[in-house]
Amino acid sequence: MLDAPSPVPHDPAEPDTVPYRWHEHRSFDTWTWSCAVAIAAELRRDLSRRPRARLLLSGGTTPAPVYRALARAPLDWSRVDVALVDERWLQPQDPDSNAWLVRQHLLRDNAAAARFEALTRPGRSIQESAAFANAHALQPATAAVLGMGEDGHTASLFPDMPDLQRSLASRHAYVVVDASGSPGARQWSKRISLTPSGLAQAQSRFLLIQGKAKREAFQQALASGDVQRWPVLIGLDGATPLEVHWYP
Ligand SMILES: O=C1O[C@H](COP(=O)(O)O)[C@@H](O)[C@H](O)[C@H]1O
Repeated sequence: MLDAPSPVPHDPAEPDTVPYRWHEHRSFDTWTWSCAVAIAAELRRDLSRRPRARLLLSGGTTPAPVYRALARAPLDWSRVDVALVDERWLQPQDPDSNAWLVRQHLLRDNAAAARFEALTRPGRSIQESAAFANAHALQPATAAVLGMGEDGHTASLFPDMPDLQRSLASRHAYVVVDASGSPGARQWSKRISLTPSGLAQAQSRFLLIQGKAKREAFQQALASGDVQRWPVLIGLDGATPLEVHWYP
């Protein structure tokens, strides 16, 4: 058994004033399809009331199956702009980039019609890339899909990175970060990341996690409340609850 505090179970009747809702799935398949259906529902709702929807996606090892399931959703993908929550300072054709992951796993099937905005582009400096991202971010996101490392990082906001305080306080939606010294950033210390102020504009926020270690990390983050130690806590700030989807 896990120690308290336990994440609350999802109650559809509960008001939207809670900071997060915990969705616990029994299997990989139910996690995959539930996440895809929930994200598609947000896109569908937004497409019914404005000309274009905007989807912000994370990279990492976790979300690929959800992206493949989401790509099959029957939506008018030609009206969906897909962008990234964060990116390593790598060009989009690099297999270690988050852009590559999104192209491989989301921009296919029905979602091949979506418009994709990579965060990096040949010939553009990292500062210029962040400036372009900030210009695009003027259009509020329909949904932001977050991941979390076992160290509590989300997007490219890593605990103990020298730039963390500045990034957390930034009024820009995206910042250039130097995550040197943060083991979770591995060899990609130069990155572009969404900030809390960029994330808070998203109409809905999802956190996709799997495994006992990440569940425990999320519980520790909630118990601590220290965003410097647990940057994933930025997901709790917004007008709607963070939808946390977990499976063992
Ligand atoms: O470096 C990154 O890691 C996080 C978490 O990734 P995971 O492999 O633990 O699922 C990811 O959300 C972020 O987009 C990525 O740049």
